[in-house]
Amino acid sequence: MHPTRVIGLMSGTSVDGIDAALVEIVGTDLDLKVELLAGKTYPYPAALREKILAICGGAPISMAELAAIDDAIALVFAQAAQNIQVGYPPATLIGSHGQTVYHRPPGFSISENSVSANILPSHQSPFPYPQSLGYSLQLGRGALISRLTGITTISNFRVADIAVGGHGAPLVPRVDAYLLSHPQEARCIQNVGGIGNVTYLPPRRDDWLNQILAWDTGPGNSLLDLAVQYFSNGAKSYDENGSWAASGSPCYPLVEKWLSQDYFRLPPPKSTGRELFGVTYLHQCLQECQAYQLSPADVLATITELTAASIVNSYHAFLPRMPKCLLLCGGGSQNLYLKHRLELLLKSVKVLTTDEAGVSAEFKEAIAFAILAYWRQLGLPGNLPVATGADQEVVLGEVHPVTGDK
Ligand SMILES: Nc1ncnc2c1ncn2[C@@H]1O[C@H](COP(=O)(O)OP(=O)(O)OP(=O)(O)O)[C@@H](O)[C@H]1O
Ligand SMILES: CC(=O)N[C@H]1[C@@H]2OC[C@@H](O2)[C@@H](O)[C@@H]1O[C@H](C)C(=O)O
Repeated sequence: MHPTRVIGLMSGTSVDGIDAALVEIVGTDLDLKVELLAGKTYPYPAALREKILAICGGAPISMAELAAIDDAIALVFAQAAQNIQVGYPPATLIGSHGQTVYHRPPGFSISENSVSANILPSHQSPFPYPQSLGYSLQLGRGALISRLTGITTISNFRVADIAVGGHGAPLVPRVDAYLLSHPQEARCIQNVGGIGNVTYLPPRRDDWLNQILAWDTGPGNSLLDLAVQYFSNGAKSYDENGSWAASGSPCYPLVEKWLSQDYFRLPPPKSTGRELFGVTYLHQCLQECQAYQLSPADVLATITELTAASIVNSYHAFLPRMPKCLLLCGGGSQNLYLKHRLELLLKSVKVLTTDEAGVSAEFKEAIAFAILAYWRQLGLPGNLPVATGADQEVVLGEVHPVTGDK
């Protein structure tokens, strides 16, 4: 069978840039094989990044601006797709996640919300359920990427899952299952991006697919990055290798207090974003740090401990048993201090990265969207209902075929 050459494009909640992966794929699920030919991160132009972060933080924008930003993101994604395949025969498919600018899990009450209450008709709703579907908005429209690159593009992966009652996230677990499950060993795949998310993979036997669990664990690097920017007056954007935090000490009473927050207690399926673990949350944390007179290094150590402890506590709370091995991925897998804290908290669990299991820790999410696009073309489902809370498995993604000239 000839491999299909696919480009996966992803920009996550860190908004650091576009991760692009050029891969060759064969097989379907259990026989799935993926080879990473090239992977690169293309930073956003500074002004565009600032604008995206402002929108994510709730800044008001006009519809005209929204359209312009949607297209600007599509343009830089298309450029990333062109650049990643230089020196290779052209890809035949692009899977583009786009840029999340807003995410609202399901369960939101339409009638009791202060924003919608004023604009709803005053008469009684004929519908029995006041709860809305989830809402997740990714910018960088696939139609423009397809037109600019001349390559069929799949985008808007989250909407089909949301339409059947799911959170639309996390979507990577099904890919994790087929790329990283082990015949004998239970594993956790922990992504530490802006937000953290875990996939628990039981040993690949019997009814293993039905025993997979997955959820967003809470903050990954989002709060840490914001705190580093705050303490360095914008000179640094993240805590390289975790060395700044490593020079401080966590304030455990604060970590305990923060861990008592509702999100950490909520059972899966659950998803979150910068709407919760963003600027407002950080300022609340910084205010509470004042009472303990913490140095910047202590604050960073305390926030890193929140990330590590929220991950480990969620395993104890929601997994049937602890895994043999934890495979880290995402930018936070390079934070040596965080890795060390996870090792201490997890005791007998081996902590490695997905690189050590043959899947690039840096580009796993971009690779995942290439695979989801490939599954879309084969008509195979991409979501795992246990991970997203959807009523059923569905084929994910909107197809934007190439039409006319480039
Ligand atoms: N050498 C490093 N040391 C410490 N942290 C790092 C290092 N390299 C990257 N990071 C962290 O990783 C972050 C980027 O991670 P990644 O690209 O996985 O996030 P993302 O894909 O935007 O997020 P998400 O998975 O939530 O969608 C950076 O913002 C930074 O905090
Ligand atoms: C709405 C959204 O973009 N969610 C991201 C975010 O970043 C990490 C975590 O929160 C995860 O749920 C998801 O991304 C990955 C790629 C996923 O869907 O599996």
